[in-house]
Parts: sequence; C-alpha cells; structure tokens
Amino acid sequence: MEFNVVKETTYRVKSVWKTLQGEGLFAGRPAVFVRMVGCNLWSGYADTRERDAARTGANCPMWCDTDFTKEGSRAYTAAELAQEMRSVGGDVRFCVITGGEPLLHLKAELVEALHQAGFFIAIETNGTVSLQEACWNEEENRLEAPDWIVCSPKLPQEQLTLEYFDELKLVLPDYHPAKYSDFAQRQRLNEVQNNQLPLLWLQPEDGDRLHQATQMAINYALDNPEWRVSVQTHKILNVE
Ligand SMILES: C[S@@+](CC[C@H](N)C(=O)[O-])C[C@H]1O[C@@H](n2cnc3c(N)ncnc32)[C@H](O)[C@@H]1O
Ligand SMILES: Nc1nc2[nH]cc(C(=O)O)c2c(=O)[nH]1
Ligand code: SF4
Ligand SMILES: [Mg+2]
Repeated sequence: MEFNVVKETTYRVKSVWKTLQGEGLFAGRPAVFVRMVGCNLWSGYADTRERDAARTGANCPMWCDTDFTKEGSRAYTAAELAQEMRSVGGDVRFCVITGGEPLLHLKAELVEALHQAGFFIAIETNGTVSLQEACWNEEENRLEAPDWIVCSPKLPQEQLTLEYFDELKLVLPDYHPAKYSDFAQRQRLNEVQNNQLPLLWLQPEDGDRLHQATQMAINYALDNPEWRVSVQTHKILNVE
C-alpha cells in the first residue's frame, strides 16, 4: 500500500513568553513574544562574532543582546505555535515575532494561523528579507503579511529588500540616520498612526558604549526632532 505523506512546515522557536513590549511605539504593552532561531547576520555564538561581522559587514554581531541559538529550541507547526501562544498569553492578543531574524521563517501560513487565533502580529526585522517573498499566499495570490513591521537595519540601505515598515529603529552609534534617509521613505502610512507622524527611533546600543550612545541619541533628536529616542524599557523593568 502506498502512503502519500504530506510533511507540514515546522518553525524552529527558541522561546515563547509573555512580557511587556519593551521598545518603540508599543512599549509597555503586554505581548506574547516568539523568538525564532537563527540570523543571517550572525551565527549567535560568541566565538564567531568577529568573523561573522567581517563576513556580513554588519556590526551587530559584535553587540547583539540576544541568544537565538538552536540550543533548547523546539519545532512547532503553525497550528501548534498558535495554540502555545494562546496558552502562554492568556487574554493577550498582541504578539511580537522576533529572533534572530524572523523573516527567515515566517510564512503566509503562520501569519494566517495567528490571525485566526485572534492575534495582532508585530515583527522585529533587520530589513534584509522581502515580505513579498516571505509571506506570499500562493493559493490566493496575495500577501499575507504581519500587521506591524519594526525594522532595525544593520546593512547599507541599498542592500535592504524589505518593502515597507511601520517603525524604523536605528541602533546608535553604528547606524546613523544620515545613512538611512532614502530607506526611511519606505515607512508606510497606517491606520494605527492615523496616517500621521513618522516613527523614527534612535536606540542606544546597550553594552560598554551605552552612555556615549545615549548622549548621541539625545543630542541628535534635539537637533532633528523628527527622530525620537527609544529606551529599552524591559531592561529597566527587569522583565524578559
Ligand atoms: C535581537 S534583534 C532581533 C530582530 C532582528 N534581527 C533585528 O535586528 O531587528 C531585536 C532588536 O534588538 C536590537 N538590539 C540588539 N542588540 C542590541 C543592543 N545591544 N542594544 C540595543 N538594541 C539592540 C535590534 O537592533 C533590534 O531592534
Ligand atoms: N520585552 C522585550 N521587548 C522587546 N522588544 C523587542 C525585543 C526583541 O528582542 O526583538 C524585545 C525583547 O527581547 N524583550
Ligand atoms: S541584532 Fe538582529 S540582525 Fe543583528 S545579530 Fe542580533 S538578531 Fe541578528
Ligand atoms: Mg531583545
């Protein structure tokens, strides 16, 4: 007898947890976070920082504050992940998909499952992956995209393929606004923002250079008031 086994797509997830969104417009808002494994700009292992920074040309491998390695991760189907997120989140229906680089994983199928489970979906991305390519719904011939896109670029703007975003977050001192002026135009006008105000953030790099980076961010915003300073509030509140 022949069996036609259709293998379901699974998603490699480091962790699912309930916390407060720490950064950007939704700072302070209860959220279910999903951290996907792996990134295209750094392997995630400390001994490869310099090598990976030289290879990718991004500085973030030198100071990324996140463990997105595969150790302790789990594979979920879209339905299993939606269920786990409902179970972890209780009444929370705001989720943030991050990583690592979440657009290496996210597909229309998962976006659909999370929407069906009632979630408003935000993502945090480095801008190197096209939404069109990641989240195209082949059957219905349309884009099945997350609802809210936060982009924190680490490569020169000419190399970024992300078509649009809702918030732009540059980590200082390595990523200067002057180098992202064309890319900043890809911010979309959206209903949440009542089609107004650009959301342009300067986020000081946490680590040895935090003090210097914070001063830079403050001074730049005071001189260029379309930019705002983003504080990583979860680190102050001491939540994950
Ligand atoms: C860990 S990244 C994951 C998502 C995606 N790979 C990206 O870079 O946007 C999540 C956010 O943390 C920021 N980030 C990482 N390390 C940081 C640090 N040491 N200080 C401040 N922000 C940091 C990133 O710029 C990004 O906005
Ligand atoms: N609480 C909390 N808020 C966050 N906002 C963006 C984060 C990320 O790592 O993508 C993050 C995070 O790691 N924790
Ligand atoms: S900041 Fe984002 S892009 Fe850079 S290494 Fe960390 S997860 Fe990857
Ligand atoms: Mg973080």
